[in-house]
Amino acid sequence: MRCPSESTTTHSSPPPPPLHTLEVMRRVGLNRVFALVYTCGILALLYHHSLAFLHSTTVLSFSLTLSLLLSDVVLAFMWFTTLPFRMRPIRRRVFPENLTSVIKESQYPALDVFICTADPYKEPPMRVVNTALSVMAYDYPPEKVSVYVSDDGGSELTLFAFMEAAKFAAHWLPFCRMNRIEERCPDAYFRSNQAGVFEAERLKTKYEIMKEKVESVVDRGRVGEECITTEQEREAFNKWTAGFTCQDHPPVIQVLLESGNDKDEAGHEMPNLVYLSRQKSKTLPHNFKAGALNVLLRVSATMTNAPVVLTLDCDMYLNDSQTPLRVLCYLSDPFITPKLGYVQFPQRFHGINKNDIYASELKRLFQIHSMGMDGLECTSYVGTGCFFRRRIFFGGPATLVSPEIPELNPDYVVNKSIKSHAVLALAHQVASCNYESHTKWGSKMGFRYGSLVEDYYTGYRLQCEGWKSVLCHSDRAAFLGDAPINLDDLLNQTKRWSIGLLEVGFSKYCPLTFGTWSRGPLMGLGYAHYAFWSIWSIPITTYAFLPQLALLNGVSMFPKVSNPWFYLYVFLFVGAYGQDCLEFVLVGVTVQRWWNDQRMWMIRGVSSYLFGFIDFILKLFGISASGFNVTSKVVDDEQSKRYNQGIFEFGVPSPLFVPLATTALINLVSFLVGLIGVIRFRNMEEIFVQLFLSGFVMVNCWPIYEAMVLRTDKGRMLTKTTKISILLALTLYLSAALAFKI
Ligand SMILES: O=c1ccn([C@@H]2O[C@H](COP(=O)(O)OP(=O)(O)O[C@H]3O[C@H](CO)[C@@H](O)[C@H](O)[C@H]3O)[C@@H](O)[C@H]2O)c(=O)[nH]1
Ligand SMILES: [Mn+2]
Repeated sequence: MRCPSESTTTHSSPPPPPLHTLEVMRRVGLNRVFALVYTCGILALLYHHSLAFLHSTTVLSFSLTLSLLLSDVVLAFMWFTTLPFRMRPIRRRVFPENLTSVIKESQYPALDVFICTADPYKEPPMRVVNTALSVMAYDYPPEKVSVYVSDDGGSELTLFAFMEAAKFAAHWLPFCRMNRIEERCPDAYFRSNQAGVFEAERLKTKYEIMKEKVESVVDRGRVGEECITTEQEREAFNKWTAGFTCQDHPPVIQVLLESGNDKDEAGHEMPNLVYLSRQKSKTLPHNFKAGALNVLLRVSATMTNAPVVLTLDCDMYLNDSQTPLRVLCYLSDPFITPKLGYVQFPQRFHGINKNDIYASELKRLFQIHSMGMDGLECTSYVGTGCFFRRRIFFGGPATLVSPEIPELNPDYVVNKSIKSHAVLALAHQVASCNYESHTKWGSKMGFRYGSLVEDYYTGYRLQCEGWKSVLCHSDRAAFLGDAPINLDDLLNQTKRWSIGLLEVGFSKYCPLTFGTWSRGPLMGLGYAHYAFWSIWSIPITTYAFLPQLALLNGVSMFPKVSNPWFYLYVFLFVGAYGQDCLEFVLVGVTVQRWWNDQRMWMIRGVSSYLFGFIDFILKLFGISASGFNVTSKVVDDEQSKRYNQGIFEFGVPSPLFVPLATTALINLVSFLVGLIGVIRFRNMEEIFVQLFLSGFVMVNCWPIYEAMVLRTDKGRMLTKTTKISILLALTLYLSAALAFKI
């Protein structure tokens, strides 16, 4: 039996054409040597701190060294947890053109696609519709595809949009097929150049009419009588009775297209399309997206029970119509390990500005680190663009955990129409909000509950059960999604992730212990890197304030330039930054984008990570209860214009901006005071490191100074935020002045 990591070309003779290959990155050897050298550097630094700590004579020097020691221990820990990403990074290739040698089209497995949406105002229904239409138009036998849309917003507006989409699909699908359109998302297609394509104009008009209709219904906030054309539609909308709210309503399941029954305008079969809004009750927890996905798993089991399942966020439209064939290269490889549980495509985004000022591409997370984890066969699930074997949700590879009713078993064969009374009755039953009580859903079955990052957590738990995974990286992005284009949204998203990750880190499933025990230390460390992502805030916040406050009080904290320990600092700094930059450049990212990424790392450090960390602790004590705050996908024209010009957006009152502005102020003042000191007393040697740190942070803070003083547009920092920050900076300065005098 061959593992997914082994190249198919090594197989017995005569070798069949390969379905997939992999190549270990050439830098592995260098990475390992560097890791060894860098570890020695870190140990030396910790030794240096320990000596200073033992020899500290005053309360001040004691607390300063303790802070540095703590920060550097955290930095060392975070560095150490990146080792798994660097030990065996790999790059894979697939050859869908060779599929015919192992599988006929009629044998392709059926595919259930899950699309989640949660709020028609933050996630415009037209966006969700575009995602659904793009996957319905896959290069895959349409009768094998079923698209299920889960609407946690329980909105008739979304249902209306999908009724319109079902009608439009009858034209769109044959149009894509006949013209071999590569861009299967209508919105993206009509924004691009369609010159010379037969009937493109006719389709565009149809699309525009649908769009206008849906958008006007969304603007009005309700589906008017004039929009309802059939009795069937009326019956569906009648479910929105007076007491129907998004937090309290019965399940709504509407079959909009049934394969076998509904044909497109060329007479071909269409995929199934099902709208689903699970039952909600204010008194029962609904477990956010994980809860929605589990209902999708069950409802789809009662209707089609496809052996392969794809999860998609509502904004992640299909960009490469061959994607499912690429997945088949793994899933239908007769030699692949039966433990292969999922094939993940990296998250990629459209509409990112030239230099990616907010580092929204998250290259490190979605590509660099994922390639490393892929080498260990345990790349994580990132919530969207992931194809699972349905079996994976029912226990480890060797132990099937049976669901409560046989119809939910992964190998159960459905042989009734999805519109039949029996199927619909069962579907409604499994979509009810108390269905899960006293079952294993969320703990041993399905997507796992207990973390706001259900994707990371579920992937990790599946890995611990023994499942393996593959990262499928293609040049043309498989899916493209929206990245937040406003700083507040982005920081709030990172904050939500930080909380969710800590929930895993501090649970009994902590990757350092449980993960290491189940799948070995490397996987444990790799997952721990993310579980403890937000403790970056400890060193980042310390280094953003402490040396600067010390400098303002004339206290030197680091070795002089002439001291040999100084060179250790230089090595550690240049080594870490240099390696990071090199890794970005090697995956084709420009240095400018890397620079912006490290800036965002600092920004997140003093805002999202810090706030997430604090929120998590408050949550532990039951003081706060943060939920899944959906990221807005609505684009404001003015904001989008500023974003495209590469200008930061600070124009909303957000507590997350206060520490940013405070950091900017303290560093500016300390740099100036330090510089004056150097000019007047020529004591550069002693304070060089502190001066350098202030200057470095200052350069990174440039957009913040601009937003505070130089800009006049609506995205500038609110005066209130600036005032609060000045007050906070003054308080910090005065308390430090007092502390340094003790
Ligand atoms: O109660 C909820 C909350 C969210 N969603 C859906 O979850 C998806 C992701 O939400 P979004 O606000 O876009 O969050 P992001 O932070 O951008 O998403 C990333 O992080 C999430 C975990 O925090 C993962 O679920 C996502 O797949 C991953 O792309 C969207 O389609 C939502 O409609 C639900 O279905 N129900
Ligand atoms: Mn998103």
